Amino acid sequence: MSEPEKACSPIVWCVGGSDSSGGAGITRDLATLADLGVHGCAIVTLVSAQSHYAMTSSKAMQLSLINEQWQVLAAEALPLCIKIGAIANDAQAKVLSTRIEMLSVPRPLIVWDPVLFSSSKGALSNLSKDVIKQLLRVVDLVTPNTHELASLAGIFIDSEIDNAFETKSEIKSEVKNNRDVRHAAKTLINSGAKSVLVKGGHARWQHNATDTYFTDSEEIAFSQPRVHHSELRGTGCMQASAIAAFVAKGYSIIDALTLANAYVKNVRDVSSSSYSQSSLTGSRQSVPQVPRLAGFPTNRDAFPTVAFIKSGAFNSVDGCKTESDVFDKHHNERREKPFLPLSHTKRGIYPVVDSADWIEKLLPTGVETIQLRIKEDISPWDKARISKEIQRAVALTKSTSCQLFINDHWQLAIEHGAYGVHLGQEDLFTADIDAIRKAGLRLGVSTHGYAEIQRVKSLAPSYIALGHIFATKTKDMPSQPQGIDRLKHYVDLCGGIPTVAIGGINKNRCKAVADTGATHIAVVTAITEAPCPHAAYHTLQKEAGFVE
Ligand SMILES: Cc1ncc(COP(=O)(O)OP(=O)(O)O)c(N)n1
Ligand SMILES: Cc1nc(C(=O)O)sc1CCOP(=O)(O)O
Ligand SMILES: [Mg+2]
Repeated sequence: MSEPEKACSPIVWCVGGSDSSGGAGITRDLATLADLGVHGCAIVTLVSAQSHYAMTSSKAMQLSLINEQWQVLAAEALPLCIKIGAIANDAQAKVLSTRIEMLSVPRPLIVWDPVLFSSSKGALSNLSKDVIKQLLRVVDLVTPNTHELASLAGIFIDSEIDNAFETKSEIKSEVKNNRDVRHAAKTLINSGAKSVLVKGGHARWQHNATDTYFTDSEEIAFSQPRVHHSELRGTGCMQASAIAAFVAKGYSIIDALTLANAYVKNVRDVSSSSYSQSSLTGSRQSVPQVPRLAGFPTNRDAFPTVAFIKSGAFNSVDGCKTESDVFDKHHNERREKPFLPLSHTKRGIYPVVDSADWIEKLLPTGVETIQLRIKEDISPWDKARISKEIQRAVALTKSTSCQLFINDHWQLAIEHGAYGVHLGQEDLFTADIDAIRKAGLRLGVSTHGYAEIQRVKSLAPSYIALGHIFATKTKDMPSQPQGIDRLKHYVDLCGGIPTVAIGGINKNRCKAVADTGATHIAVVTAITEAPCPHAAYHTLQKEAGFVE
């Protein structure tokens, strides 16, 4: 499948050092951006002489040249994202911090991959704790591996260290397990970093390789099976550049993190297959692993498992000492016990209505799936009235073949024996998912992009809702409309799980939506505001191609 939004070519600036081998640094950044259809501009901070095995020297660019590179680019066009890699010294870091602070709003998103040492062994950067603190506060996302995290957090934790550091060991704090990761990342956040992505490649204590994203209110884990014996250099540069590329292409930050994780997995896979081929012809040692391009990730198996962690959750799960124990426990349980599948496999229009009266009105159309969505913030419902309404809706559909989903009120849905429950992302923190499954109800869950889809797939629900496809007036949405191209990718990502497209869909749009392969099309106003709801239902079924 082709990449969505091919037409636009957004701009990302890369600030960093050149690596003569092309394995890492700004060469890798620009290759990654080009691979993802983004135009990369370069602000070179240092030139290093390195191969796959060694770095023999590294020379910092003069400040005047850093300034001039920035100015000449800024005079032409500001980027949507800036990716920063190696910074040679304090003076350069101060110039960059000041330049970032002077950017006008809306500012580009700034990603800092804090490269302190080259993967071909040697110091690239010699920054004092004060400039590191300053940088951490002006960038939007910092992407350390666990060694770099220890170094950065050590600056804030160990007040004994006063001098600029020269070697790793002088600034190291302990990061030996997931608790340490969390503590160190929270230290950075409490000290002014806006968000931190801790990469798990070096976290050998983790069974999977888990990258964890921290903000002051969120904690999200992205897990992939661990790759042992990888010789590939520059994966940190690729990942940070890919994050910048996806944000520049209009993806939310958590979707950019999901896509970048999948991208690096694909680069690893294609590069390692070329590695094993070349290793057939010579000694393994003498053939450096050359990174290959992988393009926009579309293959399902490249995507990480995503877990959203509610603050403090890991303290309350029996036998779990770390967050990753929780993820493993959570995911393994869910994977083993999928929800019951939908009874009807036929594709169809799925009306979402706010009363049992509406259900009664629509049942004669032969509708096969319907949802009762009562929102207390829209109309004055109390719990007793909601309970009665759900009971009546269940009674109306009981002797029909119509599959009734209850939105939000999962306890009442269980109590009254509804066919299924529909939950939103926030509900997943509070609803008792096991109780819903054990009661034999089906489960549908809303999603709004790659990260949420990957989160929900682990629950093995009866369907995954994909929204909002077009602008909708029915609900205030915090996210952007997804559009048809992304919907196609999402349907594919869901694999065999049935999908429900929702948001702004009407008779003129339902053919394009159906053509993506979405199993069902959910609508509110296209039916409830139609002069004749019955006729509207049949027209939608027909336009979508669900009936002749
Ligand atoms: C089929 C379908 N898809 C999405 C939604 C939205 O559910 P949710 O995110 O729980 O938001 P509210 O509907 O509760 O506002 C839905 N109801 N149905
Ligand atoms: C209830 C709802 N949930 C959405 C989501 O994207 O999760 S969009 C939506 C409203 C759909 O109404 P209409 O068909 O009138 O646009
Ligand atoms: Mg809901």
